Amino acid sequence: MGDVDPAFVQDPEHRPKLSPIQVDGIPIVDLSPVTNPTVSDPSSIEGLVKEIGSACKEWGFFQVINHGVPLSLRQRIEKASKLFFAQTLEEKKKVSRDETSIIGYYDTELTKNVRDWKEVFDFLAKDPTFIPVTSDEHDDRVTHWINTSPEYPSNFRDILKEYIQEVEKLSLKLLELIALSLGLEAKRFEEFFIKDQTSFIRLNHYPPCPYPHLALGVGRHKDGGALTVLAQDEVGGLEVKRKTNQEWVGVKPTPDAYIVNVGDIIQVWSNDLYESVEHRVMVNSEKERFSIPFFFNPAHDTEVKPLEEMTNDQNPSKYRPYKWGKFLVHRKGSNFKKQNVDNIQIYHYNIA
Ligand SMILES: O=C(O)CCC(=O)C(=O)O
Ligand SMILES: [Fe+2]
Repeated sequence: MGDVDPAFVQDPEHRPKLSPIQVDGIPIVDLSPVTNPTVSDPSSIEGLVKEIGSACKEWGFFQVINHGVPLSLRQRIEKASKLFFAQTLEEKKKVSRDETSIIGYYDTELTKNVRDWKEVFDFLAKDPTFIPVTSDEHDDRVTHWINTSPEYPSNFRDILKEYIQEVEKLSLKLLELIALSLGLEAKRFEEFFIKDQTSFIRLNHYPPCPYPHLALGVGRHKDGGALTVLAQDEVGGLEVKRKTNQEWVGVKPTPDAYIVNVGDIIQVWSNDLYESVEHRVMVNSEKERFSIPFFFNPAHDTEVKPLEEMTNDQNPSKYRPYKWGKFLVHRKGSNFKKQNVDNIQIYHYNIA
């Protein structure tokens, strides 16, 4: 990525501290009660639901262990990701994303109009994935996105598909536990994902950066979807804005764990009971870092609004409904081109 380009330089107030506070505070939740039948009894599930509810309220982030995704599969996708990114730029650009076909390789993402120090490969859970043509709410046309077919490594697509299947299973389980923690039926959210979904997996590669005090791997942001399930490697760099004091804290890598965070859609569904928390990624002058988030997103025509069960006369709905697909198309467009206005955010739908 060469010399520092002003496009990568964060405004002074958003630059990272080089020795961030590392905390153990982000809860580690053991999913054995739902993944291992021998420890599954009603009281252990009840305890698990409580733990997840508190983590969602206090942090918006938690880590899970004994999650059911086979370690060997995770190792295979990590290896495939390294092989893919180790290719020449010319090879990687053969599966580039562009303004119309939004899925594939790219190294020019902007977060809040500042360029991220990373390269990325996106792959859809459903191929094709149906999506509105434009973010204009009066435009009813629907198109679809499809996956690219990288030639190398040779079994890349199969590994991606197999991995997505497992992490999607985990995401559905997590969503059930989150529903229970909100006092809802376990399957309350399923309808938004079953028919169609717009979920995708992202392989992130953060090369070593000579200016880690100026740039970020991913600038501060909130995830727009329902839930993110992230595998990070042993290097570390993910920082979360702690709700209690608004301080940036590092998420210490836990081997084989997944980091789960509540996205904007759960914030809206829960009428702000669970908040989508800001996070960012620091880069490192010596080590490269890899991570693999799975963005679990509903069907494009899902109307996102606070659930009836979560609102009443004392706690009226805080958001106007919006169509998820329109929101996603808007986001994708503004992450690609530099614009003078801020990216779309859920607060734009706040009821004053
Ligand atoms: O790489 C990471 O640890 C997190 C990446 C992230 O937040 C994102 O891609 O939305
Ligand atoms: Fe994120």
